[in-house]
Amino acid sequence: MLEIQNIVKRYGTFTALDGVSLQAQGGEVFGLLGPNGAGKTTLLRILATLLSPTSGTASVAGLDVTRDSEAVRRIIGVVNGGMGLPTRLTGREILRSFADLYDMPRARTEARIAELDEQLELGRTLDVRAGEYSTGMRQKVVIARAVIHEPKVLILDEAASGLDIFARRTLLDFVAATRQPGRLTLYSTHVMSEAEEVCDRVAILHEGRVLHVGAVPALLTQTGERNLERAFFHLVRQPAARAEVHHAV
Ligand SMILES: Nc1ncnc2c1ncn2[C@@H]1O[C@H](COP(=O)(O)OP(=O)(O)OP(=O)(O)O)[C@@H](O)[C@H]1O
Repeated sequence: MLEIQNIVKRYGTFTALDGVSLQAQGGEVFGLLGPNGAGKTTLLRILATLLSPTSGTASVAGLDVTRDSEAVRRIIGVVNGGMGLPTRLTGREILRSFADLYDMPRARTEARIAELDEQLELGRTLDVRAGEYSTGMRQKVVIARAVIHEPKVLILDEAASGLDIFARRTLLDFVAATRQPGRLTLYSTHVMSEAEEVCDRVAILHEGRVLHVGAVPALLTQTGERNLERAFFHLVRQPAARAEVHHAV
């Protein structure tokens, strides 16, 4: 479902991604973990066709993100930090206009809005204009908009940031429910407890390199640590860990 090979991204002379290779399958929630500046957003923007790699290749469901970018955009859903909403439209109008972009039949759109209302607890958010939203309301509509067309690959970049505990809980439950055959969710965060809860496998990114890829329990066993945050520090502080990528399954 996702195949990333030796991606390098340079901003001028600065190397943000330094040879990243990863694979992920349908049916999993795959976590991308790392501190600020690790390169998570850069990698996800490349996968979302918003940024070109300096070198290397990436494909989503067999479609190359550079060559087939238009087709890739139709099968992915993206949530990232700076996403605005048209302030004069209600949530329902925003979702309908996005569904129109994907040529969804109106009946399907309405059914999908009803499903998302239930899953994301949209409630009155649907009928209030976006200009009046709280942070939590805005983020829920941004997420609903990203999945209105049932994307094969959902890319969530720090999607829980700024949410209160209620909205965060709704989001994490929603992410867990995206685990479906033939679908992949990429979940980037620097909050290890979120990843520990929702991700099947995680890649730990540090200074533009993949330090580790594996299932969360295997990572804990391998490092002898009791939670993902401690395992993360264990790996990042180990000089030998920088030399090669470790796989734990
Ligand atoms: N447009 C740009 N020009 C120059 N440097 C950039 C640009 N975008 C990102 N960088 C640098 O690339 C590195 C990786 O940034 P990126 O945003 O991908 O990291 P991140 O892991 O998503 O971190 P954060 O959690 O802070 O968003 C950082 O050092 C950042 O300063």
